[in-house]
Amino acid sequence: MPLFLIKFFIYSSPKKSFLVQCFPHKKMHEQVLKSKPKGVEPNEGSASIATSSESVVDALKVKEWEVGMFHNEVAATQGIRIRRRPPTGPPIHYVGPFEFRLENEGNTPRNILEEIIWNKDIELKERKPIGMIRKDLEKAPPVRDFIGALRAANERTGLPGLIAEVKKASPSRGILRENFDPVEIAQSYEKGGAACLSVLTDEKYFKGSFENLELIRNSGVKCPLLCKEFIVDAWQLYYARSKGADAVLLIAAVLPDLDIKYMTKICKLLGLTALVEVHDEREFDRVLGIEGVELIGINNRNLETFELDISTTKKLLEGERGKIIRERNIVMVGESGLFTPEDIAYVQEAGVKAVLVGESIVKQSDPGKGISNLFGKDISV
Ligand SMILES: O=P(O)(O)OC[C@@H](O)[C@@H](O)c1c[nH]c2ccccc12
Repeated sequence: MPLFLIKFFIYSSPKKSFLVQCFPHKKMHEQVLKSKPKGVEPNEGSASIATSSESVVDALKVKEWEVGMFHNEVAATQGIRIRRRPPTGPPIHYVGPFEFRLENEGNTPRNILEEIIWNKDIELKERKPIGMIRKDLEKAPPVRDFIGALRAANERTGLPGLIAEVKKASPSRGILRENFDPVEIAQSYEKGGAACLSVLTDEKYFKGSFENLELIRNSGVKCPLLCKEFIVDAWQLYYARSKGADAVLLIAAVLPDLDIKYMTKICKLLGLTALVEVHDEREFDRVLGIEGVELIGINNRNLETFELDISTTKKLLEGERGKIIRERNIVMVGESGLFTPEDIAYVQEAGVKAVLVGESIVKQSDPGKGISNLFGKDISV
């Protein structure tokens, strides 16, 4: 069907208001992007949200939403087990004159990742209006080249570029470091040869904060910064950039394809790098089906069960998938559970050009020296 007919079909649909409800952010982004944040040059060709044949496919997907598929149903068709928080309480049952609700019936998170996501939905209710963020965006420091820094480090050392994580705690490991000074740790990482830093901003489960991100950005540290947050709404992308982030994490176990597609486009408009995280073949294939993804992380930790297995990185990069990665020149990141030079060599052999490491280095009294221990040599020179 010709493009203009499809467009007409959607825009003239009587269910248009439903479409607007599903994509309320679409209008918002157009408004926010009318004023270009300082220091951000939108990539060529990305100024309009969708282009030619791609927009036909997108339009059809939007139509799919429009005819009544809701988030959790769409997500489930893509193998996503993480549901979004139900807006109302549990369903009501009626027996004769009585009505009752059962606990644990769609209203209780099934695992830790789902719990974190539901909590994020609640936190986001308190968010600043987007108009206020527009002003902060204008004041935000210029974006730094996250992928460029990883590639340069890889070429310089012959080892994977390091994204060193400023991480105080995690639900699986508890408190990792008691005397936690985020700026001191960041400076020590940079001195020790980290190419980029990852800063956890989730407060409730990881004891991180956006304040830490801002403090590090204003401390003189030069490394590009990844905002390590659970992103469920495009609003968070603007917020992360306004706080000085150069990159954000998009988790494929949480976000359906259309969200990843849309969010990566907004990232490009804001100058942010999207690190798209996968942890199994299905997620990897979904992400490979999305145009414009340049940085993919393989998380060796299953965020639903906390199981850790570094052979996940190897398994996912074998065969056809590894070939596609090389052809497209995508930078792969091995994430989680890396403790020794042997672990680093193992994931490098599997095909990664970068690694994301938290626990093994943040626990050291001198985190910068921890980097030398992790790589088996001083990578700062
Ligand atoms: O501390 P580790 O095992 O070195 O892991 C770091 C990083 O990979 C991990 O924190 C992480 C990877 N993906 C995430 C998503 C959300 C929260 C945390 C993470």
